[in-house]
Amino acid sequence: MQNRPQEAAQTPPERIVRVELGDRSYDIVVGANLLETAGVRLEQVLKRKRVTIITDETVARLHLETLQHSLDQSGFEHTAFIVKPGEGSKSLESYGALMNDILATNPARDECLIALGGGIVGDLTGFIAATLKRGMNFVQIPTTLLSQVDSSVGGKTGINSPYGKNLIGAFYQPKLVLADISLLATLPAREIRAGYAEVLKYALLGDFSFFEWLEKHGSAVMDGDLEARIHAVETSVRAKADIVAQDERESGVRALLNLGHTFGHALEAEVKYGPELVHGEGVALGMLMAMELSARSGAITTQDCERVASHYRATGLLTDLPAIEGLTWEARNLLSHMYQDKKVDQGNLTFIVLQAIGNAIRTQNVQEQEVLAVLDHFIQQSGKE
Ligand SMILES: NC(=O)c1ccc[n+]([C@@H]2O[C@H](COP(=O)([O-])OP(=O)(O)OC[C@H]3O[C@@H](n4cnc5c(N)ncnc54)[C@H](O)[C@@H]3O)[C@@H](O)[C@H]2O)c1
Ligand SMILES: O=C(O)C(=O)C[C@@H](O)[C@H](O)[C@H](O)COP(=O)(O)O
Ligand SMILES: [Zn+2]
Repeated sequence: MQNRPQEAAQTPPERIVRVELGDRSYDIVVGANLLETAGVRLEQVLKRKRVTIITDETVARLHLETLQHSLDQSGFEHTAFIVKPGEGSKSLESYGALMNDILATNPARDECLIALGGGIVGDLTGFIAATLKRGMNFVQIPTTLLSQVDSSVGGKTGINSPYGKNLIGAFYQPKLVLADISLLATLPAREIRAGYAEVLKYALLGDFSFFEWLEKHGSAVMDGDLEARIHAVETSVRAKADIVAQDERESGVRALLNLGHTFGHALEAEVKYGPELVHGEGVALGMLMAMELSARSGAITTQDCERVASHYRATGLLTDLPAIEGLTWEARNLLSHMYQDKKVDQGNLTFIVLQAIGNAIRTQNVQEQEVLAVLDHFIQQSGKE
């Protein structure tokens, strides 16, 4: 990017990670206090100075004004639409309502939608951008750790269906991602932990030295150390950008980013995408389950499992299924959700399993009985609390 604004003395230098996708390549900017200068950054990548912001109520209350002020300073005309927080907004209903609300403002095709929020706002806005007028420009300003390290990058956009998670969607890349680490200062600890699960995912699936770094610095990431957070976000998005550049549409290596998700999405479905278990928590538990599955086949050692579980305890990630009023966890119910997953191939479930910490592979060669045994193990272990 050119004309990068001057950085304040105390502000760590920003990092730029490029997602290389030919004429759809784009930058991910990782740094502090980026929202204040969003206007000048957007000017570099957009032709028109009219934008539509989509955000949720919580983020609007905390950060919308800063973005609007920055857009005003750069002479942008802007409109904002605010959805309710939570997976309920990743639905056909809010998608349909927002499409019409935005169309009522008569946007030109080459105007831009801005997703200001977590993964829910990002996935929804991206899907609107992919389909409104057959494709409008879109910029991601992720405001959660999870969305900064994962959902804002790589172009998976979409909404949920009663049949399952992310079943309606499109691959559609943003023009720019602004990952402003300073915005994480207002994020509740529970959401930091949820996002950390996806950070840890990159280490487990492909980067043992990053896992060692997290063992040393994970608590600093949790506790709000700016340099540690920038390093964790930068390392994560570099890993994701590299994978997406090789396999944008998930015909190969990109499937590894689903580590923990076959289990995790089933857990989310079982709580009906309610707030009792958010995506990152499902992924945290799902990765432990995937490790247990890997250990049962002898692919990894129980020492590896214990090393990772000990890192979970050190950083406060979920290790047990939460007790939820009115819900009894049943392995068979979870298994039946898994068969709705879009990665089911000719009736076979797909899992990402580990061969070592930092080395994952995709497999469909898993017996249903093994999956049920892993689920039962976690259900029993959690019931002992
Ligand atoms: N597209 C992808 O590649 C991809 C990758 C991973 C996850 N996802 C999706 O992302 C979603 C989860 O995203 P998420 O974890 O960001 O959840 P989220 O969008 O629900 O945000 C979490 C909560 O934090 C609040 N919040 C957001 N930013 C805040 C801030 N700076 N300060 C205070 N509160 C803030 C939100 O209002 C919300 O209540 C799931 O739907 C998941 O399926 C998509
Ligand atoms: O970007 C990807 O590819 C991922 O798989 C990232 C995941 O963290 C994310 O949750 C994704 O939405 C899950 O994939 P899906 O195809 O099952 O929706
Ligand atoms: Zn995920």
